[in-house]
Amino acid sequence: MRDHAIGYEDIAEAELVTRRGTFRAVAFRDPVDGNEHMALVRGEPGARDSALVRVHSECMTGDIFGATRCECGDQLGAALDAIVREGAGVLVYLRGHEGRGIGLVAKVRTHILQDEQGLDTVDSATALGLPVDVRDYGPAARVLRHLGIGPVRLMTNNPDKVGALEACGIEVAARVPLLVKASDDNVAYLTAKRDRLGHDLPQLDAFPGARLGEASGSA
Ligand SMILES: Nc1nc2c(ncn2[C@@H]2O[C@H](COP(=O)(O)OP(=O)(O)OP(=O)(O)O)[C@@H](O)[C@H]2O)c(=O)[nH]1
Ligand SMILES: [Zn+2]
Repeated sequence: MRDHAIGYEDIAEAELVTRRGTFRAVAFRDPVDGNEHMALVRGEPGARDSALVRVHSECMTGDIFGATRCECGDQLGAALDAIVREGAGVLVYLRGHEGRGIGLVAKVRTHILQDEQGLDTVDSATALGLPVDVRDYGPAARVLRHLGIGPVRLMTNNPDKVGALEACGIEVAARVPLLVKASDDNVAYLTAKRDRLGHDLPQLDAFPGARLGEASGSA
């Protein structure tokens, strides 16, 4: 049994062999939000000066079904590969984050507005009277502390996520880009994230149709 000092009542871990490598899978119910989340741990990341960490928001469509309109599934794989390459790190997979916190049904409703009215990922949420991003990173911060992780090198393209984790008490020593290939399927979504949400996505610079503003209004 591991240290339950921060108050996890439901927590269990086992070795998980995956196609990408072997991890320690730590399943836990967050005591505050009540959701079941998962941390995949490789090696001894707490022993490093800074740990390589991915905090991944659930995206059922992209992560499980391989949807190509977003890049979530590719980022999930790329993050695990990076952790395996480094030999140590943590991926925290957060439930309750679907659609940046608005939920799965609402996210699919935003897809309808994107497909039928050409709204982008920001305006489609707003048009439904919903917030653009209401994700709570508290569960990630709590489990990283539980795992003995200090400063992190955070794999993300979203500068706001760095601030959100720091606001939860996680020291972000560096932001590590997690870039996946742009494609005809995801270029509108990626362009909207760059132009509307401030994500750092330099791979778009070389992609036709992704110049500033050009693809807005189509994902
Ligand atoms: N509301 C809404 N949410 C979406 C849409 N497409 C993907 N998402 C959700 O967006 C979340 C991921 O957020 P992103 O903005 O893609 O990326 P991020 O996590 O902020 O940044 P990275 O760390 O770089 O991945 C997932 O929970 C997805 O379910 C969409 O069209 N509308
Ligand atoms: Zn996605």
